[in-house]
Amino acid sequence: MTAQSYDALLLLSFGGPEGPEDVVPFLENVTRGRGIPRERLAEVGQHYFLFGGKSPINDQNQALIAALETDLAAAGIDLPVYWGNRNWAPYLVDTVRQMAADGRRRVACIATSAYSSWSSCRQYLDNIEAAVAEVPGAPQIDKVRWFAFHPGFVAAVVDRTVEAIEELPAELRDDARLLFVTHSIPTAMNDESGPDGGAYLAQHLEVAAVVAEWVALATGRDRAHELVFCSRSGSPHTPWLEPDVNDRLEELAADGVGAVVLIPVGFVSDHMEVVYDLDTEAMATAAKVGIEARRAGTAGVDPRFVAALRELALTRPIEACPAHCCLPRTKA
Ligand SMILES: CC1=C(CCC(=O)O)c2cc3nc(cc4[nH]c(cc5[nH]c(cc1n2)c(C)c5CCC(=O)O)c(CCC(=O)O)c4C)C(CCC(=O)O)=C3C
Ligand SMILES: [Fe+2]
Repeated sequence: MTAQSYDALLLLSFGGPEGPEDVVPFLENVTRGRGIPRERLAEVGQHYFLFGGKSPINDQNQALIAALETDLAAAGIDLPVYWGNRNWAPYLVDTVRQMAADGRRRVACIATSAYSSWSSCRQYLDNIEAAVAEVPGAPQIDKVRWFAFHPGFVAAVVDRTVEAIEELPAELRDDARLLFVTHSIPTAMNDESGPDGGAYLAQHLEVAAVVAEWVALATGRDRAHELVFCSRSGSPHTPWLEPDVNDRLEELAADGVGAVVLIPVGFVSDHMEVVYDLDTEAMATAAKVGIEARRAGTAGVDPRFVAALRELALTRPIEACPAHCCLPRTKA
């Protein structure tokens, strides 16, 4: 697959509300048919209202598109970049309609999600399939598969982590615990992720180990690291991946850990989960239990990450996920 085979790029993302009146309809879009309890929705709505009803995700996607355009121009590649979302405007189906009207025939698609699982990969493939089926003359859309192992992503996370360590008081830096954080998902969804199951967790553990090793090389100091989770949803009776970041901070304080760096390795930019669940809630927990905490940045528009996305989009969509990847399996 060469760059010439594609006539457009598509950034496919989650979408988020732009103002207070958008919050409830957005949450309805996200949770339709997902059986999320009312109380959980009211709680998540409050997170958005705390930030004026506006999610940070849309501005971040526009910044990423601008960065991709700069990167493409620098690489001498002349391709338009489109944007579509799963849950809010611009909706994917409208973008597909626009691409068809513009005569696009073959589109390379980057989703803003780096790992396997139904939520982070297969659901986007389903969204593409549904949108293409709805639009006469829709282009073929090839989605880049999960990409968390790409060195451009890893390098950005390493640098953001080193920067966060340097923000800690000097006497606490050497023994700071590295807490890699990602979105919790139901354990059943993890069991079904990837071609053989368990890929969501396995990919995160691998990225965390590699980043911790590069950070040790960069700082001349080995630090203990672990993976924790945020943003648990669903019914309290359904098992989700644990431990929760807040519970773990309490345990670490009891064990005498004085400093942590929170590394939101599951998110490619500072989504609501990062600015609320980590910067607001987990930071308050850390303060309460007497732990010095700093939050590492996300890959965002780091030029190495942007170049990685361009490279993946133009050379890799051909390595599609296997047909059964991230789909619910027949239970034994
Ligand atoms: C793995 C994963 C990612 C990472 C991969 C990726 O990025 O795609 C992710 C991203 C995001 N999730 C987001 C927001 C929400 N997710 C929800 C609900 C859920 N997420 C789940 C999983 C994930 N979600 C799951 C299993 C549910 C339960 C419902 C279901 O089974 O499908 C709900 C409903 C309320 C609640 O239940 O919390 C909201 C509002 C936003 C936008 C943030 C912003 O505005 O900045 C983003 C980027
Ligand atoms: Fe989510």
